[in-house]
Order: sequence, then C-alpha cells, then structure tokens
Amino acid sequence: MADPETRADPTVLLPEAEVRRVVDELAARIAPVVDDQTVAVVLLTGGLWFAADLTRALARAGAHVRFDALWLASYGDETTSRGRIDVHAPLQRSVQGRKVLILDDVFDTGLSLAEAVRIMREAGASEVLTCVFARKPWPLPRAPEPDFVGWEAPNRFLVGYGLDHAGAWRGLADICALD
Ligand SMILES: O=P(O)(O)OC[C@H]1O[C@H](OP(=O)(O)OP(=O)(O)O)[C@H](O)[C@@H]1O
Ligand code: HPA
Repeated sequence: MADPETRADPTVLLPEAEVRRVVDELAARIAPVVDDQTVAVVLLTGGLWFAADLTRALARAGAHVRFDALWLASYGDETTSRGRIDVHAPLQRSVQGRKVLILDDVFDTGLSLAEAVRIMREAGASEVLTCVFARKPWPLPRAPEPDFVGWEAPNRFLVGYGLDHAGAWRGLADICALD
C-alpha cells in the first residue's frame, strides 16, 4: 500500500539545473569571504544536501573550508514550526576564535537560524556568517536575516533537496511544493 507521506504528486518549483546554478552563484559570492580556517557548519538534517554541494562548489572556487554539523530540529513531522528548537547533537570540534559559516536549506520562521547563531556565538566564534539555499516570505521581521540567500521561495510547503515532510522527499533533486 502507498505510504500517505509519499503518495502526493509534488509540483516542481525549481528544477535540478536551476538548483545547481543557484549553488554556483552562492559559492562565487562566498568564496572571497572565507578561508581554510573558516568552519562551515551544516544544520542537520535538511541542510546536508545543500552543504555537500556548496562546500564542493567552494572548493572548485579555491576555498577549502573546514566542516562540522549541528543537529537541530523544530518541525518534527509537522508542517509548522513547534516554536521550540531541540539540539540533538552538538558540534564535534571547537569553533573558539574561528569564523563560522552556518548552512541551511530553508529560512522560514527564522527560529532555527537564530538558535544556531546564538550557539555559535556562545561557543566563541569570532564571526558568524549565515547562508540558506531558500528564504520563504514571512509577515514579521525575522532576526537575524541570513547573510547569503540563494533563492526567494514562494510561501508554499517545500520538499526536495533536503527539505522533507515527515522524513520523506529529501532525496528529490528538484525543489517542489507539496501543497
Ligand atoms: O526558519 P525555521 O522556521 O526555523 O525553519 C527552518 C528549519 O526547518 C527545517 O528543519 P527541521 O526542524 O524540520 O529539521 P530537519 O532539518 O530535520 O528537516 C529546515 O531544515 C530548517 O533548519
Ligand atoms: O517549507 C518547508 N518544507 C520543509 N521543511 C521546512 N521547514 C521550514 N519550512 C519548511
């Protein structure tokens, strides 16, 4: 029997070739402001696909950043934020005195990114830069806004390229809408 989470037919919003173009453009903008002492920090789980592509695009552009991961979760299996961020796993190495580049798939309420920035500052990062692949519209000011945004997404529930619904759809190469 078909799984209800994967039964729907997602609508393609940003095809794979456009995703690649956006990542390359971001890498060209970010490469001049990072170096081999910078720590790229992916927010797990959704940011993984984007972070893998961006760090490789940065390497092609001559910027060989370090890499670490912070496992945050706020949506669980829902389509709206619980408004509370759980830290499932901390960084592996110290970022004390280092520049950090936080990478995530989507900026929506902004709560996940704000919490990640707070954690990096508390860990002693000398500078915290933030980059998201997609930014969704929001009626109220969000702080902090990301330093780098790849794609301005519509106000729809996104899946693919790391974005999930209850753990499903992350592996889609295109970014799609489920609603
Ligand atoms: O701006 P916000 O409203 O905080 O939403 C953005 C966050 O929501 C998703 O993570 P989620 O908590 O669903 O965990 P996931 O990475 O495992 O999908 C996404 O990967 C972002 O990290
Ligand atoms: O549109 C979305 N899709 C999947 N996960 C999300 N987390 C915040 N917004 C979204």
